[in-house]
Amino acid sequence: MARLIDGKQLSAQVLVEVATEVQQLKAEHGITPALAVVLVGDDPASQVYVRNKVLRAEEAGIRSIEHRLEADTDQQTLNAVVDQLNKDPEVHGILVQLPLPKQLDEAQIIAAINPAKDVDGFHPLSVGALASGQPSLVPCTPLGCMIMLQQIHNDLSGKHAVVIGRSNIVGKPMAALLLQANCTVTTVHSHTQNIEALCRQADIVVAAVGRPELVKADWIKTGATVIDVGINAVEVDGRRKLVGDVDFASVEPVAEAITPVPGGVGPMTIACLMKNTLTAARAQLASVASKDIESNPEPTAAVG
Ligand SMILES: Nc1nc2c(c(=O)[nH]1)N[C@@H](CN(C=O)c1ccc(C(=O)N[C@@H](CCC(=O)O)C(=O)O)cc1)CN2
Repeated sequence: MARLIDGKQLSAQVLVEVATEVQQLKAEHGITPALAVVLVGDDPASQVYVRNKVLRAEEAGIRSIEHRLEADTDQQTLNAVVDQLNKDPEVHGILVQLPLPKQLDEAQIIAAINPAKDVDGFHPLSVGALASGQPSLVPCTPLGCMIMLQQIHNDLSGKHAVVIGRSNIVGKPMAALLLQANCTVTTVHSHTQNIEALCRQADIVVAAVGRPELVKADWIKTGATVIDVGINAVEVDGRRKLVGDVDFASVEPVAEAITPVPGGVGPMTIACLMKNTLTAARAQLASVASKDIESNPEPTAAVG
């Protein structure tokens, strides 16, 4: 039987660590990290995710600010909200919940977020920093997947990882993080031939394609680690059920370790958002401190 990588339990651990460090930041610097969440429209799944983000922020001692906008909001109005949050020194993290209603330009709004506050790690500067190995805010889902992989592998060097899917939110940053961890990375997508054969070579499979139970047992090498990012609602016997991109029942006996859906990568995404908000708050504090030193240097002691 495969080892189950329990995202509920692991995310609770991450949140406790974040909460402890948030308390330290408050005690030492009088700063409460603050996260602004912008939700446009009434997509039911997005409403659940945003509610959970606000709840987890509360648990971690992070102040949350919610902006809920009508589904017919125009680009200018959304830009104005982001602009105001960019300028507010008491807001450390900004996220615009995706997907946005179709009249809005997602890429434009992501690029409008101050990169220092880009806790989703989607801004082009954050993407470039990750790709070139510079310190950056890393997208929450891939960051969560890396923490899960570290539960199983002390060292990922030399492992062959296959990432199924090439989205900006998961597939591309996941491949970049695995490469940074010295994996040999193959990204497969809708134009790739022989996906099954490529997956069968993998020590690590990350499925992030949004196709219910696509990955079957005969795609998986015995002893591989399988990370399932998919969250797909399907109907079974007239009842709604959530399944991943991996056919859990058939893959679980073949894999060495596997994440469940629900209760796997999803909760890690939200815990990593809190981690990123703390990271952003710290970086902003350090940047203010270094500007203070530049504008008001200590007098140099007289020599001789
Ligand atoms: N601005 C962003 N938008 C979106 C992101 C993101 O990281 N930033 N990711 C997804 C949605 N998402 C977070 O926003 C997210 C999805 C799922 C879960 C989760 O915990 N899922 C549960 C099941 C929940 C359910 O019952 O429906 C699980 O897997 O156990 C958390 C966050 C797209 N948009």
